[in-house]
Amino acid sequence: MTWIWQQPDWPDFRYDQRALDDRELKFRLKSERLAGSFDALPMASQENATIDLMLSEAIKTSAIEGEALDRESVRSSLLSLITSDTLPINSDQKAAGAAMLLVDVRKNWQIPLAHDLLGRWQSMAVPEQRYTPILRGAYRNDLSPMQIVSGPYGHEKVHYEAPTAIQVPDEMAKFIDWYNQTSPLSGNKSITGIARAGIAHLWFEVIHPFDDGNGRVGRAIADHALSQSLGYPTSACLATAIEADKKSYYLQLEKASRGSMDVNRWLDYFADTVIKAQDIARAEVDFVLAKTRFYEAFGDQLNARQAKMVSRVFAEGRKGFEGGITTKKYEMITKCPNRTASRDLSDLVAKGIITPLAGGGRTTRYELTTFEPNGHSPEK
Ligand SMILES: Nc1ncnc2c1ncn2[C@@H]1O[C@H](COP(=O)(O)OP(=O)(O)OP(=O)(O)O)[C@@H](O)[C@H]1O
Repeated sequence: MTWIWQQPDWPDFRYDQRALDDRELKFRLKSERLAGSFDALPMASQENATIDLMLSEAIKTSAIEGEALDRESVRSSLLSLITSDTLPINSDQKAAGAAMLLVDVRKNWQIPLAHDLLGRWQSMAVPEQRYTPILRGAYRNDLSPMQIVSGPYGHEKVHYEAPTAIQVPDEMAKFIDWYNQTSPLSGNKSITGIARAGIAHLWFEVIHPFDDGNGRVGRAIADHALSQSLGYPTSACLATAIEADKKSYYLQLEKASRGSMDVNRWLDYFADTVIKAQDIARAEVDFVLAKTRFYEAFGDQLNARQAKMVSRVFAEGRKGFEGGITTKKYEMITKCPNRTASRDLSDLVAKGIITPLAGGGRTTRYELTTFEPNGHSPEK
């Protein structure tokens, strides 16, 4: 098997820019519209929307490799890092690390890549582990092959083998030079945003320079590159979009890392994923906008129990409350007797704050009355 880094023309990536032009333009336009919607939100909602987007990204970038993070711990770490540049006391290490990585990439989108910056990101992605000797903050130095394998012990399938640890420093120096030379901020070689981010992600994954955390750092590099191309931190939910179809991500990486220097197919997949990532961010911001409008219209008409139930429904995110709001759920959430629950719900219906769902069967189910964000029509 000849891996891509063993090709004679490595690392002269070849692709057809025209095939990406449409999506490069779409990405830029969608990003500008999204930034505009953000600016239209009140300050507190902007912060909320940013945290919601980053929360989803932190959870999903870890979920890609099956690692589950505690949602509330990540949220409190993000909030604390964004508002006071510190971590909450006794924060969960993995959650704090994931939050730190996202915040650091967002803050440092303008600075060039460097070995120590990547080392810092990797040690955020991979918290200290007592019983495994994983190198943190430095490139791997183990001389055994770095392979990506799947399957049970003794029947493993090798999907990929990266360059040896001895080659890593040179390979990384070349990669970082290219990345900084093609930066729209400081470089002298021009390349469009999606192409640069896609090649950077693939190139980094091919070198696989760290013992662990290569996927998360590689996705952070893609975010960094997209932000540099826009001239402001991207809100696109790249990890969320990748996680939604992990199989394709692994398949496309596998094809590219075994293939020639023609990376058209990889960039085609990557460009589609960036557009999806942008659409996910759009839906998330629209949700925050709807929530803001809801509270503006109804916030002062809710009693304490009703407010508790509404906030619980919004906490479910864009997908809403599975199966709608029922008297039973209301009783459970607000810990009130059945008669109070029925009275509160009737009051909410009368005020137009909740609406009965059609086809609910014997049990009446309700949903919150929310608003379409002003002036936003579905995007083409
Ligand atoms: N065939 C392949 N060729 C090159 N890179 C690959 C291939 N398959 C997967 N990868 C990359 O390797 C990453 C896994 O590497 P590693 O375990 O070091 O990263 P991680 O951050 O700990 O895990 P993950 O990001 O997947 O949660 C994947 O997330 C993906 O980015």
